Amino acid sequence: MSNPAKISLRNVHKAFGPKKVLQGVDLDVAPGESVAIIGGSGTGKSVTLKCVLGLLTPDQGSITVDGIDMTDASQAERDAMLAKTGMLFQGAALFDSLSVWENVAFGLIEGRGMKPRDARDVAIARLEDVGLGSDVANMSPASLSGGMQKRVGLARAIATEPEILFFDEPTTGIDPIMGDVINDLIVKCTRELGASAMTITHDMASARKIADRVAMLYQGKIIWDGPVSEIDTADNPYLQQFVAGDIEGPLELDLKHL
Ligand SMILES: Nc1ncnc2c1ncn2[C@@H]1O[C@H](COP(=O)(O)OP(=O)(O)OP(=O)(O)O)[C@@H](O)[C@H]1O
Repeated sequence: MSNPAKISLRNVHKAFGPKKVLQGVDLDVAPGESVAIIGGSGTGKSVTLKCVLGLLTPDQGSITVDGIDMTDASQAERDAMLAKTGMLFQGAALFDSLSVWENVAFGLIEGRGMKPRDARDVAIARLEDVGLGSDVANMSPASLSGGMQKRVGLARAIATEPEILFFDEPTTGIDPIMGDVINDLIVKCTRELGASAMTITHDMASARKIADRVAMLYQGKIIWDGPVSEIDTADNPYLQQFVAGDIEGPLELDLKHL
């Protein structure tokens, strides 16, 4: 391959006891590409992301980042991968014991050894990038609205100028208008960094906006993978049911396991 994938999953399997969640996931994210993994509740989107982040170990298969297999990487290789990674967590996951700017600057001070005064300036610039003024810098995250917390989480994710960004359900828990603001900011920040991005979401509006390419996870496999421009016309009944949000169709809802 002339342009090797930034992130590559090959035949990834993960089970919990008898429950086979991932059953041979294959997926590539090219350098500078934004890929959204879509799928219903309980299909294994979070498990996939956790495997890539090294929080779960796959039972089988490989996950390479910049050509290094993370499934048998050394701690130093894992740390190097995380150092070039930014992550926006589902609930923003800010530290309430730290101020907003300290949250944004955390990776710069703890990871990069930047002096707090310099890191504060960078944090305030990143807050501006996501539309927040310096007036919020000294506030506690707990005093901010959900949408503002997401934006602080995004400012933190981009603070170290990572090569790879992970977005975990970025629009969950906020209203659709703020969700759209977050989507626009994600696109802007990812493009400005030239980062590769992997987003897990069940929000099609978000996937349409954020992603260059969409991969649909169902019954442990990627059952469709293609450009976002093709999701409405692709000849795949599972994808079409999910995109339309129809109750009737080939997708089976296993309510016992959701
Ligand atoms: N640590 C674990 N132990 C046992 N089962 C788990 C564990 N983590 C996930 N699962 C199971 O794996 C399945 C997939 O879960 P996962 O959280 O990846 O789904 P998801 O696609 O992210 O769903 P949602 O959109 O609802 O967050 C679920 O049935 C879940 O209960």
